[in-house]
Amino acid sequence: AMTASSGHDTRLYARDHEMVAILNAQHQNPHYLGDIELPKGIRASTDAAAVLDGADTVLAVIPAQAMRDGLSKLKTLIPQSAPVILCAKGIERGTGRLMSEVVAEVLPDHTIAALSGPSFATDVARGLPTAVTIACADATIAEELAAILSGPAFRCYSTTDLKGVEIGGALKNVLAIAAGAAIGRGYGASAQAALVTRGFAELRRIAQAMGAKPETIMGLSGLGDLMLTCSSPQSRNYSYGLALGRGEDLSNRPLAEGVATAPIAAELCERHAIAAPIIAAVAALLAGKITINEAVTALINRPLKSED
Ligand SMILES: NC(=O)c1ccc[n+]([C@@H]2O[C@H](COP(=O)([O-])OP(=O)(O)OC[C@H]3O[C@@H](n4cnc5c(N)ncnc54)[C@H](O)[C@@H]3O)[C@@H](O)[C@H]2O)c1
Ligand SMILES: O=P(O)(O)OC[C@H](O)CO
Repeated sequence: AMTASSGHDTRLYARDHEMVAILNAQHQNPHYLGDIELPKGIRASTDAAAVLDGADTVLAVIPAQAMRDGLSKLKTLIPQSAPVILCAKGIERGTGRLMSEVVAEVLPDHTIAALSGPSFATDVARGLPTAVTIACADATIAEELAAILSGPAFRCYSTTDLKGVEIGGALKNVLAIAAGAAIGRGYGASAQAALVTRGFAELRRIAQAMGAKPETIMGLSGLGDLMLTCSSPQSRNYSYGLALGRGEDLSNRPLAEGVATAPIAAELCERHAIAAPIIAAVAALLAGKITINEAVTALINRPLKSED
């Protein structure tokens, strides 16, 4: 929707024939975006070759755990000259790879960029004001992509800190589960603020250890997306946490990337001796190893320390 609103010829590849037919005929995507009117310029197809033929830029909007498989199937169809913009927020289970690292393995000769920041799909599709960050190691390409993607209500900042942008996007989902679980369990807004703030300290620590820039973590793709995702039931990760906290059935829920990212993020922190007790608690909670009450009690009773 954002590229079409900015006047670009926008083609969408999807596997679901019914969704493609409805999108082309009614300019809506009822299953994901309700009755929002999408720009008429979007043309959808189940024919990946036709969609990707001659594409200048490719946006990869596949869940993080399916990114390797999804792009592997399409890799011979993606034009060599087209930068691939990753929109997924997560760390690959099993390998611990960031999405850019996954894609560097699948498409080693392509320019890779990552688009992240506080942006609910429904808000963007409605044309509500949104600001995000695009990262690419090549500063000129990052600026060009920011210009291409920006539109009347969509403002895109650029950075060369690909890792920083990806780490913020992946970990805010894990922390949103913690925030939602605390609210769902009835711990209240003060506990929620404490979890988000101390979760942000963990994010800063991890980012520093991975060589990301502090400004990126303080920016839209870090703090910005953390604030959004940890405070709104519109977030699937926050709502997953809410449901967990309330003891509701967790099957058949929409995608919550933090569920898959939490255990691998916790494992990476442990391996690199980075203190991340909230991320570890989310992983343990999701694995059924502890209850929310036990997690909160353990967090609040950790040895006292300086606030760093
Ligand atoms: N929805 C949002 O508000 C939003 C905003 C910013 C970023 N993101 C990120 O974008 C990524 C995707 O999220 P989403 O909201 O589109 O998820 P979604 O579950 O709504 O949709 C994902 C789509 O990918 C398709 N898909 C799954 N596996 C595939 C494969 N192997 N090949 C091709 N297609 C495949 C699914 O059929 C589905 O249509 C996530 O990492 C999410 O964090 C989402
Ligand atoms: O619904 P969520 O939790 O996947 O969040 C969507 C976006 O990442 C918000 O920026």
